Order: sequence, then C-alpha cells, then structure tokens
Amino acid sequence: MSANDLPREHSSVRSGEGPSTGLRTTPATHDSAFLKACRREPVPHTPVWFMRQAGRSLPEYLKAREGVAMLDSCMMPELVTEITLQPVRRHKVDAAIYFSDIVVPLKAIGIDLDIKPGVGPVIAEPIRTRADLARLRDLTPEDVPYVTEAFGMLTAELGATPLIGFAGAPFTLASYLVEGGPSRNHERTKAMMYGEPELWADLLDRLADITGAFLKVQIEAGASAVQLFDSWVGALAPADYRRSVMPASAKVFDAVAPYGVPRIHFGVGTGELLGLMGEAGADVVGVDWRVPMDEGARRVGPGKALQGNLDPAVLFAPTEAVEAKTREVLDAASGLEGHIFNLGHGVLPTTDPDALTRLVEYVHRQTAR
Ligand SMILES: Cc1c2[nH]c(c1CCC(=O)O)Cc1[nH]c(c(CCC(=O)O)c1C)Cc1[nH]c(c(CCC(=O)O)c1C)Cc1[nH]c(c(C)c1CCC(=O)O)C2
Repeated sequence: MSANDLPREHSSVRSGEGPSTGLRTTPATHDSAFLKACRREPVPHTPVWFMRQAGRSLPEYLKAREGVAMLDSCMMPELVTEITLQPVRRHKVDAAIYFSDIVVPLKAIGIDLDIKPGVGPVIAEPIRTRADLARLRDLTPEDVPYVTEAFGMLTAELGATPLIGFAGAPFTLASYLVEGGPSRNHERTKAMMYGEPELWADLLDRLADITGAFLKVQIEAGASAVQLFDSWVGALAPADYRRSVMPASAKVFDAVAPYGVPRIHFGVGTGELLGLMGEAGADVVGVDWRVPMDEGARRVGPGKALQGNLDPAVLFAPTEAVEAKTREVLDAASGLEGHIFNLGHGVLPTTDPDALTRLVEYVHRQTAR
C-alpha cells in the first residue's frame, strides 16, 4: 500500500505513521479545535487565528526585531520561535503560524533578493527568460536547516496548539520573480503567461517543485497544517487560472497529500476562483471579506472547510462595531461543516493588538458549545 492509499485518519497527525519516519506529531494537537474544524468535525468553539498575527501590530515583535533585517530574522530559529509564540501568548489564538516569509525558499536556493521595509520582496535579477529558469534549482532540507530547527523548538513549546506551516503559491511567487518586486497590475507576469505559455508553464512547474519540497520540510519537522498563500491570484479570470495556474498549485497540494495534514488555500479577491481553488486540492479554502461565508461555501462546494473572513480594516472601528461585523461573519458561517475564523487578509500593521485579543475572546464566547 502506498502512502497515497492511506486513509486520512491513519496518515494524519494522530498516529505519526505518515510516509516519513520523521513525522513528529502529538495526539494533543490532533484533538485541537483548529484541526477538528479543518477536518469538519464538531468543535468546542470556532477556532481563531489571524494571518500576519506575528508582526508589526505587536510591540513585543518590534522589540524582538530591533536591528535585525526581516530575511535575517527568518533564519534565526530562537528569534523565529519567540516571534511565532508572541501572538499565541497574547491573544490565545487557536493556532500558531510559523514566522517566515514566502520568499525564504527562493533565497535558500540562491536567488538574490531582499525584503525592503514598507515595500516587500525585491528581486535583484528578475526571472524573465528560459535561461533564467536555470537559477531555480531544487530545494533540499539541507538548504533550510533553520526551518527544521525552528519547528522542533516550536512544537516542543506549543504542546496542544497546532503550528501552521506555509509557502507562497507558484503564481504569487512567479509574480515577484518576474516583476522583480511588488506589482499592482502584474503586467510582465501576464505578458509571459499569455505570450510565452510554455516558458510560463515551466516556471510555475519549477516553483511548484520548490514549494512542495519546502512544505514537506515543514511537515516533516512537525507542522500540523499548511497554508498555500496565493495572495495575488485574484488578478486572474477563472479560465486563465484553470489553464495557467491550477496545474502548478495542484502539484503542490498533491506533493503533500500523503502526509494527511490539512491543506489551506488562500488568496485575496478570489471570489470568482473559490471553486477552482478548492478543486486544486485544498481541504480548507480561505475566503476574503468580499464574499459572505455562506456564499463562499456554495462556491467552494461540499467536502471542504472554510476559513475567514472579517475585513482587517474593521478592527479600526469601535468594539461594538467589530462585534457586530464579527457576528455577521459567524451567522453567515453558522451552517458550515467546518469554519476557522480568520481575517479576510493579514493583520494591518497599525492594528491595536488589544482589539485582536478582544476579537478572539468574542468569537470563543459566542461560539462556545
Ligand atoms: C504576499 C506575501 C509576502 N509574505 C507573505 C505573503 C502572503 C500573505 C499575504 O498575502 O499577506 C507571507 C508572510 N509574511 C510574513 C508572515 C508571517 C507569519 C504570520 O504571522 O502570518 C507570512 C505568512 C511575515 C512578514 N513579511 C513581511 C513582514 C513585514 C516586515 C517587517 O516586520 O519588518 C512580516 C512581518 C515583509 C513582506 N513580505 C511580503 C510583503 C508584501 C511584505 C510587507 C512589506 C511591508 O509592508 O513592509 C510578501
């Protein structure tokens, strides 16, 4: 029997009998509200975590990061551990997300890039030709020893709290690589996608291999779930997504399927793509605030949990307004089989951290069963 044939229950975190002998998992996380919701099982309360929960909204984060460049911090396991744990301690969220960035695996295979404060990832020599593809070599666990080390420290500290691993999806990574940095319109990316479809397909396929390998490292080191961030894929129409992106994203999900850990798929402005993003192979589909959760569930179809979807800007409103908008999300999600409460995108840097703590308490209180 191949690992692919293993029923989900057996290949999952409970038994530690996944395809890898290195799978380090605990029964404690298996019964967490977060993993139960991912598996669409009954939960004691709706689990909550926030994309970008570790970051500039926390004074303790700003202090820990003082004088350390973003990319350097991602390669320092003690610091990564501290920063990852900060929002868990402060907000009592139901899951931790590994502190890193989507460009870390690219840096690890030798792509010259930096994360510029207030800008984002900037690539020294963008990938634009077939010859450039040769720079995208395979990623091995030896390229990212600091990831394995940080996951080891984190899972030991976290106990029953699940740790989410993540990676950037091929389209979103390709956009940074081709444009050379953040882009509003993704014009060079789309020019390659439409004008040189074979080069584009090969680029995305390379990125799928790198991303799959990077997620495997995280799962082998103890990730309880993984999220694939396709943040900018909402720039595409469904037909283009299906033809030019979905095969690569599906390849990533297939690569980690044998482990049986829940796979979350998220993008911004993806209302028209939700069905296809589920089809790509996710167990949980992230929904941003533009689509109500019940409508999101209809678009995603049966058999998948949903994650979302409070507008992160709502947190700047008075508490009563935050609670009213949160109530709307919970009501829209009340018929769902599996709901993980999150924001529709990452925590904005100037968010009052106390508003986040109150939000976690509110969701837990309102959904206690
Ligand atoms: C598109 C994307 C990136 N990085 C990421 C995405 C996908 C998620 C999304 O859509 O928001 C993923 C990411 N980046 C970071 C995390 C940490 C884990 C978490 O708490 O969610 C995660 C999950 C840390 C970070 N990554 C970055 C920061 C800010 C840098 C800092 O604190 O100095 C953090 C905390 C840098 C970064 N890196 C990137 C951007 C756009 C930026 C912000 C640039 C800026 O405004 O300064 C690329």
